[in-house]
Amino acid sequence: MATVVAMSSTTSPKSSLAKLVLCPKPKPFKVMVLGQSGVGKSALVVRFITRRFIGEYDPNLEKVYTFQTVIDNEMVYFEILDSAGESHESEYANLESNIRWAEAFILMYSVTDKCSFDECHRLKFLINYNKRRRRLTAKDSVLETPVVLVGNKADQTGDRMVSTEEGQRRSKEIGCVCFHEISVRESIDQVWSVFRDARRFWRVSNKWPRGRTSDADLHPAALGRPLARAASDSTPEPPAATAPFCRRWTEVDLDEEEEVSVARSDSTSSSGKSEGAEEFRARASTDSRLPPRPARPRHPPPGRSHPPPVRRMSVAMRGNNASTY
Ligand SMILES: Nc1nc2c(ncn2[C@@H]2O[C@H](COP(=O)(O)OP(=O)(O)OP(=O)(O)O)[C@@H](O)[C@H]2O)c(=O)[nH]1
Repeated sequence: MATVVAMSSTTSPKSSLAKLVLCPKPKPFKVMVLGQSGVGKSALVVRFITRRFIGEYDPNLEKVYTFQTVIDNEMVYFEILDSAGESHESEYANLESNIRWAEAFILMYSVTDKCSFDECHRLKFLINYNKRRRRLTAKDSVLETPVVLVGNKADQTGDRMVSTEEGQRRSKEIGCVCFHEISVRESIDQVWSVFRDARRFWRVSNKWPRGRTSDADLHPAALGRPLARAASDSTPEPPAATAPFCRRWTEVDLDEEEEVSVARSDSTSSSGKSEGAEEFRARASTDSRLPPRPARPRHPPPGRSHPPPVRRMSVAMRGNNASTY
């Protein structure tokens, strides 16, 4: 798809035509925000775009917002679908087609509402189902779809029904790329970090499809590092979140936590030799890189004791060119 962006104002139409400049239309990054009614989806999207917290929204309104900003020194053209809850069958079909449209998901619940937390299970299943079906047919079949799990309304401490640990665990169980616990009302930084992670994980999975990842891109420290802003960024990227209830976990964080706890609880290697956590980590972790394979000579070195492998002829070969064997 291309858009005409400039045309020379001089001379004949023919020469003007020759000077048409065709520029590719920027590819939008399509994000869908999903979750039960009332969890704060509209509040999240509007806060991201306008930086304001607006209390009440039309619950039936399903809207696509477009917004462009700089993330990791790259201009990103967001198309954000703020979905409405589905109650009829037609709305259910609509939800499925919306899921197929999106490239990344923000799956949201409220920490004050256990039902909304349980609903995430069903919605993640729907995402998996629709994206898997697409993967079988589409050209970009190897691309993965990141889903960020978000527990909202962390400011309502007195009404909390879902603990942070439950959120963390659920994120891992249902296969989300990372987990955030936020308050849309209290912190714009936390809202930003949700969208930033959606973009980053999408970029990683598109760059290194099917688990080929680089530690520079996936390591939580790298994901959370402060970034230089481009001069063209009209909407300044806020600094990293510092509010007390802002927490973010990635699969990598959790794996690392487990790895450390395994190393602490059982620091004896299979050889029976005791080792410290550092040694264990060095031995157990590949840091996303496989150790080099031992060199295997193409031709056996002189004086090799093993007999050469026996070549077997198939029955079909016997009749044709058995003489060559
Ligand atoms: N205390 C608190 N309230 C919030 C927060 N985020 C949203 N709300 C409130 O939660 C209510 C629902 O927010 P919405 O953004 O309309 O929720 P929604 O998920 O879009 O709901 P539907 O449009 O019905 O799907 C509103 O009264 C918001 O003011 C938050 O972080 N803290």
